[in-house]
Amino acid sequence: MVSAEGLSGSLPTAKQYGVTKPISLAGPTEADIQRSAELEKFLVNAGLYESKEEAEKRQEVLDRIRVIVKEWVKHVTRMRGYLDQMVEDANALIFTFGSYRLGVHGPGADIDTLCVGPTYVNREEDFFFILHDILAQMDEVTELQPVPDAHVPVMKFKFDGISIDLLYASVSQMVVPEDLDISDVSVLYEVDEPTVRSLNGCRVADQILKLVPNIQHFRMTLRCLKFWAKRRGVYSNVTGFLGGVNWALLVARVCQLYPNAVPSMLVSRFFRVYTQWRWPNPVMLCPIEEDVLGFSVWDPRKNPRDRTHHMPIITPAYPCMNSSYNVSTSTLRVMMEQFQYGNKTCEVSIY
Ligand SMILES: Nc1ncnc2c1ncn2[C@@H]1O[C@H](COP(=O)(O)OP(=O)(O)OP(=O)(O)O)[C@@H](O)[C@H]1O
Ligand SMILES: [Mg+2]
Repeated sequence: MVSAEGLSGSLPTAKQYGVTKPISLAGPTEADIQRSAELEKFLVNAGLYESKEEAEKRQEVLDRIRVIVKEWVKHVTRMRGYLDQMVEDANALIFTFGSYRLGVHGPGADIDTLCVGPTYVNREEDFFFILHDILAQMDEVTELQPVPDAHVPVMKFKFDGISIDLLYASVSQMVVPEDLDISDVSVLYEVDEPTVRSLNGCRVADQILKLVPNIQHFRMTLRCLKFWAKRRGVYSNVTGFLGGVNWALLVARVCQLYPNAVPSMLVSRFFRVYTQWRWPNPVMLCPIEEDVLGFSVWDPRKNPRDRTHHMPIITPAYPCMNSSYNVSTSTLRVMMEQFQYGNKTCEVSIY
């Protein structure tokens, strides 16, 4: 079993995380620590953690894909007639995002990946034709499915049986440095909207991990809430409920409000906070950064459409967006009922 999220004995923290002061700085009692250990056991027994072998396999697959995209970019560089030195320097990087990056994926989950390449390697032909054809010829690659017209263009495939969603972003640099920081807003200079959207998943995941007080506690709480949401029928991106990133943001905010709490406490605080939340007040992990590069940022004062959102859950990386624009009055009502049900269940089990 891959080491499940343990309960680190971190010191109480007084730093402010997020846009308000914490609700409580209380740390766990002995009983809370005990309950968290039981919760972890429960999640392990429910089969939510992948095996060590599967984790290693994912690493190997990612390493293979790293090599493939580097060779692809070199190939395109040569084709474009650049000098040998340029071919040698030519580079592409692979980043992960989604549940794998956050460290909350289960066995069999897909890996959401982003390939970042230089300015002269484009998505339309180089990614969706040349790289596509390279992948199509590989024995390890099956179920290859390009989706170039999606809101976020993606190439879907299985590599050695592991599902991969591969996005592509061409940044405005001739050579992609090995240590490129995609959290820095400068990666968004002179790129188009689909590229911003492609970079967004990784930028959001990076920010979430930076903005929570304790990553291990965040992970275990999120695993638990995702499991709960699936059981209660409110886990879905497409049907107007919430998907992985939305649940991650909701849990992250609760972690900020209770920076010293352990997962068993965070689960019950989650239900308490969202039972009382006055939607459409937005859930945010950090202040919304003003528009610096001309991309549309969520702002109900300026954009009439943003005023129609029922359950705004704002992504923490520029350009900040509402990740849950799909929620309707009826799906919100169903989720509120479920939060109340969760809240009652926690209250009964504690007292
Ligand atoms: N509505 C959205 N708004 C912003 N980003 C989104 C949205 N939907 C998906 N994404 C991005 O795509 C990533 C992958 O989405 P996906 O649906 O695979 O969720 P996930 O977090 O990986 O959870 P899981 O795969 O376990 O259901 C998200 O983490 C997020 O970065
Ligand atoms: Mg995913």
